[in-house]
Amino acid sequence: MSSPNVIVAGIRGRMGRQIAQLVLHSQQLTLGGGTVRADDDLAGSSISMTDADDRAQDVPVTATVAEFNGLPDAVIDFTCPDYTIALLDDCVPRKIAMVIGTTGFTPEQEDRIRQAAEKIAIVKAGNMSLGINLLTLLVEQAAAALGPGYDIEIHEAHHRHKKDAPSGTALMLGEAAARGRGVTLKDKAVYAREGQTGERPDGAIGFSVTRAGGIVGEHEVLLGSDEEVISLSHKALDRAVFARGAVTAAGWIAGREPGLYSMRDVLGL
Ligand SMILES: NC(=O)C1=CN([C@@H]2O[C@H](COP(=O)(O)OP(=O)(O)OC[C@H]3O[C@@H](n4cnc5c(N)ncnc54)[C@H](OP(=O)(O)O)[C@@H]3O)[C@@H](O)[C@H]2O)C=CC1
Ligand SMILES: O=C(O)C1=N[C@H](C(=O)O)C[C@H](O)C1
Repeated sequence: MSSPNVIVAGIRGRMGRQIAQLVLHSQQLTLGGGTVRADDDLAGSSISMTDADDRAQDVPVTATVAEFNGLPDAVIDFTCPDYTIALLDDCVPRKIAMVIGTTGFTPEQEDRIRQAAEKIAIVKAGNMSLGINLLTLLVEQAAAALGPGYDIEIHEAHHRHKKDAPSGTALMLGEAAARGRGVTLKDKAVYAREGQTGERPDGAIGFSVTRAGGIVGEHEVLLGSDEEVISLSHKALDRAVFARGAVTAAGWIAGREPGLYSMRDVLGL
């Protein structure tokens, strides 16, 4: 396949901007353009970006994927849940692969994504960094080895603009801990505590959340007994770590068979 053509959804967003820049600088991918809201002044025009040779490039911007001349091979989506679901309606009939980094989906929206993945190839991960995807393996292993006598608590901290909680990453870590224990996260998760909560239920997987300033993304999984506490943690220092993962995933997914893939599939972990 020639260099896959990629559209970046939400190209003006914190992640969209970084991803578009990386795709433009990539030797393996071509940047076909980006999308913005229909009422955005940029819809139907272009933005100027610099390529790897420091030359200015006009990157086309539209409100929908369907408006681009020539269909892309993949769409990278870091936007918001409703828009991701709208993108599926554009991508499924056109057989365009997707990389979904957006977080905060409802169970019904998760079902829609699973159904779409029967028709197109989708990589979906609440965190695209190598470090977090490795951490999910370690958490699964620790939860399995330590057993239910160790209480599991997951804490996450993010910037003040984040709209969903707990983070997609915290949920991935919770799923990993539940897998390690052989239980279902839905049955064990405790997402909020206030007032007369009673004692901690046996086997609970607890979540807590901080929102402050410009924190890029911090996650910690505690496994605690009466005698010791083990802490497994990750701190993202720069959004580039997520953008790099997304761009790797786009190169990997283009031309693949339909299916719902994870970053562990992409990274071979
Ligand atoms: N999986 C991972 O590794 C990571 C995932 N994320 C997730 O990615 C998502 C985006 O994060 P971030 O970049 O910080 O958020 P931003 O708010 O900076 O960017 C979101 C972009 O999506 C656009 N958008 C939202 N709704 C629509 C719509 N209906 N039509 C067109 N464009 C739309 C926004 O446009 P407008 O500004 O006009 O609203 C904005 O440009 C979040 O869900 C976040 O949790 C973030 C980092 C890493
Ligand atoms: O919104 C963010 O910024 C991030 N969102 C992802 C999440 O919900 O886990 C990943 C990362 O931590 C940054």
